Amino acid sequence: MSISTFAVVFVAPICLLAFFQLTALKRNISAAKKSGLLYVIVPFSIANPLSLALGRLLRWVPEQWLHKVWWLDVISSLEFTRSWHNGDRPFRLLRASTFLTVSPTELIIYTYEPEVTSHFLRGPAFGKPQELLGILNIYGPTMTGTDGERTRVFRRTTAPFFNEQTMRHVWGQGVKGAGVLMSLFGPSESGEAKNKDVVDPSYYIQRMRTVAGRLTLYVVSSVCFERKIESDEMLKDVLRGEDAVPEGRKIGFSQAMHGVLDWFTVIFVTPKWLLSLSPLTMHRNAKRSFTELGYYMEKLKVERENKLLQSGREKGGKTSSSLLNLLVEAGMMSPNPILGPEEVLGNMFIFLFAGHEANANTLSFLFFLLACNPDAQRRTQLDIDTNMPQLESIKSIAKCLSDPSVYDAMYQQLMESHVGACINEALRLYTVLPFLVKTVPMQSQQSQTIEKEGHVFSANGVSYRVPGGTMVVVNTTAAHTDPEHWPKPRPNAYQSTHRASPIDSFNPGFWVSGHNNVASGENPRFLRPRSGTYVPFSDGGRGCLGKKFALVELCSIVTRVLAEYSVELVAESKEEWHKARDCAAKVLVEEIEFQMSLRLTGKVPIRFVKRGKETIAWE
Ligand code: HEM
Repeated sequence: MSISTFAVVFVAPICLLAFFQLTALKRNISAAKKSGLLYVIVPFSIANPLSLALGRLLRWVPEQWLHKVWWLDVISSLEFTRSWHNGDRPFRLLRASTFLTVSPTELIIYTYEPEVTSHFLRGPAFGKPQELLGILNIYGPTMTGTDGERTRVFRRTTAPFFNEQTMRHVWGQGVKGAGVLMSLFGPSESGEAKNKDVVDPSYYIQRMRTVAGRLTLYVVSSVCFERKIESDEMLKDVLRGEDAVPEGRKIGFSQAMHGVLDWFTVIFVTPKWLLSLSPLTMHRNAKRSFTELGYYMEKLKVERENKLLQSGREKGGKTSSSLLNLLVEAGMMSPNPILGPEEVLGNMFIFLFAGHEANANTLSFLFFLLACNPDAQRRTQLDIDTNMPQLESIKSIAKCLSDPSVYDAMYQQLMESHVGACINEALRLYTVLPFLVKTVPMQSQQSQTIEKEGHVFSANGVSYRVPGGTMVVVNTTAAHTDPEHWPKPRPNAYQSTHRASPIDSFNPGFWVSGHNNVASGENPRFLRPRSGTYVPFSDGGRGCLGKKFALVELCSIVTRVLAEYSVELVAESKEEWHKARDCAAKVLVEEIEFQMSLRLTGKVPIRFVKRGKETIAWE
């Protein structure tokens, strides 16, 4: 190849690309200057895989070297999958609670400031960036992975399901599932080990996250999709991770769902034909889980279509409140179905996924926090006793709690006691979505002017202006730990030596006392956080559709468990306990990863014992 051919084939395209990138960067820098915000130049957009690779690379650079190069330090603190670990670090480095990053492809606002957070989460004009959230559309378009009119159709179709009748059902299933879980993993009356094949002889659970995932998948699949589990014995199999595999199938429903989540990135980035041909076990497992879950969802859909056809519902009869019915009916409306077949499947998947994954993570974090803070746990148990005086005998707990009318009578009270406070604290400290992403539209709905004029917002009385297309990243971890609104880590009797572990910041007492709310009908002393300071479920029109579902489920499970049991770290003496707590404090910081949501990847062994039979008597 001659030099001139080489130049034309290789050098010219690179020069052209560099020219376009520099021109775009110059344009974006000019917009950043006009915005009035502090800005920092970065080489790639966060949506670009190169940005993730760079962030990972910088993690290997020793901290003391990184601190010497300020710009690299800032870039490393922006790696979005590490938002929970980095918390307010980028804001501290830049000494600003809202700032911009500028790359050749886009401008991104980073913020944890309450006013700015509320503005972008609540404002109906701000959508979700498809290039990031489209990852969820593996079975078809989903509510979370789309934007605009289609999302509104998905929300309108499914919103009627989230009513009080459904919440009673959630309560009942939560109580039932937790009761069966305890009969499986909790101690027997004599305190002897149970199910030696799944738990250690001293009956501790190594991976609470896995067990919690089975429980929450059971709740969501039975409440939303009417999945029938005939007996307590079958439910025990499901909770052990051994649910029945129908003839002709390779794995059961739960295993398929958990497999899809474990291999999500592989499924998303690899073409399906390559997954089938690949000799790698990882690829084969991913493909098998994907195909099997697709089969189970399609089967649910087809069976429901047949049932609805038989009952003549698709002809515009009375709308049923079951989520499965709502989705399937919307796909059958004649002559113009509201949802296409892929949209039905896509949204079945998103509810199965969103409806169990975040709950499982929050539930397991909550049990770890309680095991590490026995004083808070005892206080919570006392509140359950006070709120539920009818629990006079242990034997009546299951019967009493599973009565759906208990939900009507007790849910609100429990959520305004230490039970709700513990749930809120777990969601504050282990926010399963540590960052929320929004976009400024290119044009406003009313006028066509946004791109030209820019979008104006204010913070602390100062106005800023950003162009249409700007992305917004709300750092929920920084918002939830801002010392201006939240207590600093509290020294307590069991203080660990490990610094900055959320287990030392766990402070349910902060929620229950000393606040003065004026709203009527609410406990005036229970904390109602200031807008924009607490957003575990996001906020506004694109906030979590299942927020109440999640809270009712968590409340029912925690109440059912703590009414009868205590959760503890595995230790036989106070000395061992302090060591176990230090170990937990470390694992609960260092072995946390963001994989579609924040989860523990390491092991923190815990066990459930009958109340009054705790191994260590704390004064
Ligand atoms: C502790 C439990 C949960 C947490 C912390 C949580 C949090 C969130 C957050 C932060 C979002 C917004 C995501 C974004 O802006 O990208 C969201 C969206 C969503 N959540 Fe949840 N969620 C939980 C449980 C549930 C449950 C139980 C369901 C359903 C049964 C559910 C269904 C949804 C759906 C459908 C969306 C998409 C809404 C939209 O895009 O318009 N979530 N959730």
